[in-house]
Amino acid sequence: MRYLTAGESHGKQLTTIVEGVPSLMPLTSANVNESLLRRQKGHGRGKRMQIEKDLVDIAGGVRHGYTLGSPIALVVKNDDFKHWEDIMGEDPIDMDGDIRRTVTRPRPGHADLNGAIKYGHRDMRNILERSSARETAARVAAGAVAKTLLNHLGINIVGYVREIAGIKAEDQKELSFEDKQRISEESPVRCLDDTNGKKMMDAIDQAKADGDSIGGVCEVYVEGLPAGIGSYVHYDRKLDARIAFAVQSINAFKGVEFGIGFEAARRNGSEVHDEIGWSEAEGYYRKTNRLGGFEGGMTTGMPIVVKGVMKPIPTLYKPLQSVDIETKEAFQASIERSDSCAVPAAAVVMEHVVAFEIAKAVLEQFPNDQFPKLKEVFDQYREEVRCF
Ligand SMILES: Cc1cc2nc3c(=O)[nH]c(=O)nc-3n(C[C@H](O)[C@H](O)[C@H](O)COP(=O)(O)O)c2cc1C
Ligand SMILES: C=C(O[C@@H]1CC(C(=O)O)=C[C@@H](OP(=O)(O)O)[C@H]1O)C(=O)O
Repeated sequence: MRYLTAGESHGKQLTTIVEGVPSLMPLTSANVNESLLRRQKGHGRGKRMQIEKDLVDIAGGVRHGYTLGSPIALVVKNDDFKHWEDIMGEDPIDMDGDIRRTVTRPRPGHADLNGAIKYGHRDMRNILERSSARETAARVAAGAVAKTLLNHLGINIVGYVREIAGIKAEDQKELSFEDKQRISEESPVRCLDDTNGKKMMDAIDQAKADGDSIGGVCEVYVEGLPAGIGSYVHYDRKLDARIAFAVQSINAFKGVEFGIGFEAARRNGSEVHDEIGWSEAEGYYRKTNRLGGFEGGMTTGMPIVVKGVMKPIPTLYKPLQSVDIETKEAFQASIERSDSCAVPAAAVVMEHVVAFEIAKAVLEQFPNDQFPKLKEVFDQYREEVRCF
């Protein structure tokens, strides 16, 4: 299973093609829309999210609520396009006969300058349109297909927020999967505890008032996977590595941790490795889950717990020093419409890119053209693991 996305932030639409999804899997636009709408919610986003109402048009690969086995085409329109039609159109001359204003002032922290150098564009709009995280709507659409597949196999996945601007959510060990899911849907900052959630909202409001931006840490939790998904035999078959790649590829993500992550560097082995137990009902299990569900690039059967760190948004109302690429003069970055914190939205993006990698690994391990047969084989494997 693989996917490609196309589309610019203020262009007509985002297009995603997901290839390799087996036939006869129940899939409707509601499965995708639920994910898209969740991504749009979250405290700290700018005016753009009030303009967009992301809804998918499934333009291929699905009929009568079931996948056909052919590529699935997912289209999400940009409602903001109507305000940008002129700027995003083919004609470089505007209605007054002037050459359109170009973007020549790169923002520190965004892709503007490096992208312009690499692709030889003097108008950095050509860079920012595609480097914008608007593209994450397309990735969420693809991930929603993957998540639907996982859900049908009894695998559940949810993303939420662990930390914003140094304010950490307390560990809520007693929370069930359903609780985490509810919080991820309802909390404006997707924080697992209300007290710190409130503090996070205040921090976001403060950053916005200061013309600044803040980052944080998202976590994705996956339960219901049997041991042995992924592989140790070759570097690019290690599922934890593939998840890390997918998370790191989200706009503004700067690092990835599984389980206790970097804390492992500071502990003895006896306080890191998860002891093995066995029971008649469950088969093998781990007494702890400090390694976040992975050993040797394969699942252990414990929940996958993966964190990703997001840097603060680069576009600031509070100006940072930069250089105009035409005049070479220093300037203080001009004011642009922007989010002040997108960590709650990014938790949903992370959930979906992780879902895609897991679904892809499942399909590699249990290849099948027809979903019901895949499910049969997968359930059989689950039973073999339990009885091993
Ligand atoms: C959901 C989401 C929303 C974002 N919103 C903005 C934004 O409004 N303004 C901005 O400058 N960057 C925003 N970003 C971050 C930039 O897209 C990102 O920093 C940029 O593409 C450069 O890539 P890099 O930070 O990975 O190096 C957002 C990221 C995500 C995941
Ligand atoms: C459009 C989305 O996010 C955008 C990501 C983004 C950026 O530079 O990454 C900049 C902003 O866009 P605009 O310049 O139009 O205000 C965000 O709103 C979205 O998430 O759907």
